[in-house]
Amino acid sequence: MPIINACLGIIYNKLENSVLLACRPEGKPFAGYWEFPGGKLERDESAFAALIRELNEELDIIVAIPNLSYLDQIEYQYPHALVTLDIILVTAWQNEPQPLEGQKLFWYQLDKDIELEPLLPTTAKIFELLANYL
Ligand SMILES: Nc1nc2c([nH]c(=O)n2[C@@H]2O[C@H](COP(=O)(O)OP(=O)(O)OP(=O)(O)O)[C@@H](O)[C@H]2O)c(=O)[nH]1
Repeated sequence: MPIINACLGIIYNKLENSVLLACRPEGKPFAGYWEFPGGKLERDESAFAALIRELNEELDIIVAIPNLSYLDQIEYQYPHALVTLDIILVTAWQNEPQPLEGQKLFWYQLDKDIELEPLLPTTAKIFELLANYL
């Protein structure tokens, strides 16, 4: 069973108490599902380096290491692979996030009970985990 190492960013707007979610675009597996922005680690790439690269490629934002905090790692068994996900909190960034890959973006307010569906299975799991950190 292949193992995929990926990272994702919890892009947190403290004033609004919201986090940025992206909807996976057409053509990708799980198209239409809401996820946290991020992607796969390249060979020999650290989780922070991968996240900085992915956020720039997907959202046109620039993040610096002092504004990143490593929160946790979760594993999820998909039918095709075991995915490990490094979860990284992003507390500051430059530029307004842009949907560079045609994905929909949504600032999800943590204290409002908005139904956003469908979620990747890991997104629901990560929301539970965030209650410990935010
Ligand atoms: N970005 C992101 N990926 C997630 C989340 N949850 C989750 O299981 N994944 C998985 O982590 C992996 C990262 O996927 P990706 O397709 O976004 O990565 P990528 O941009 O490198 O994909 P690409 O190979 O199509 O360019 C996928 O297997 C994806 O299903 C999440 O919340 N955000």
